[in-house]
Amino acid sequence: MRLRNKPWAKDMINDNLDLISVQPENMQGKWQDRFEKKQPLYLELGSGKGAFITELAKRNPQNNYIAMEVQEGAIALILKKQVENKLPNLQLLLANGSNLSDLFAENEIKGLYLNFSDPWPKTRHVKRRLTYKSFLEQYKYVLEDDGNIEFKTDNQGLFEYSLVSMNNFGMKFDELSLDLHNDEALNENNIQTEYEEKFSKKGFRINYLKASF
Ligand SMILES: C[S@@+](CC[C@H](N)C(=O)[O-])C[C@H]1O[C@@H](n2cnc3c(N)ncnc32)[C@H](O)[C@@H]1O
Repeated sequence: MRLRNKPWAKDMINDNLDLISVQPENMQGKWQDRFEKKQPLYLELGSGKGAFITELAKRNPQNNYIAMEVQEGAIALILKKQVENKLPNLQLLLANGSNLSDLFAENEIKGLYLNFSDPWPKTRHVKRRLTYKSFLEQYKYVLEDDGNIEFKTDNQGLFEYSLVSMNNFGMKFDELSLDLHNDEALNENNIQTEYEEKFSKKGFRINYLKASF
């Protein structure tokens, strides 16, 4: 994603602090207070421009959602969508997801979405993959006992790595597909992300899994 930090993004963020958290250290265990209703809380880590989480929040008013992004430019684009749609069940979070247990309390989240995470193909960067064991430890801590992770990617290498990493961590796989768009049952309610749309148009197969601890 070629978004750099931009002054307009800063202004937009500062004008909408009711919709976005930028100093979230003190929010642990209090995320429900940011929403109109207390209801199951789902997090997307690395939301990009936010097409997926915005549509998910629209379709599921019975749940609360947080779109998390580390890039200011990206979060401002999600914010634009949120300002247009005014979804009471969607909040934004500008932060790095590497230490989720500093941002969320134990069992605070019902489900986590990892969509088209950066593949970090070089071996020396393996610890940055969002399915590396230190990330899985954090997810286990913040997710409810019956919570789960949904993961989508076009990147075969990252998918295989993630299967092994999750399996080694003792996770259970509830759903698995090497070609999500051609799996009628799984694809029926699938919401495409920006990257998903781009890569599936190029003919890449989309890998999908749903796993729990
Ligand atoms: C390849 S893009 C995919 C965007 C979107 N999920 C999609 O499928 O269209 C990955 C996104 O994850 C964000 N990201 C990567 N590592 C992150 C981290 N540790 N914390 C928060 N966001 C992160 C990046 O800034 C980028 O916007």
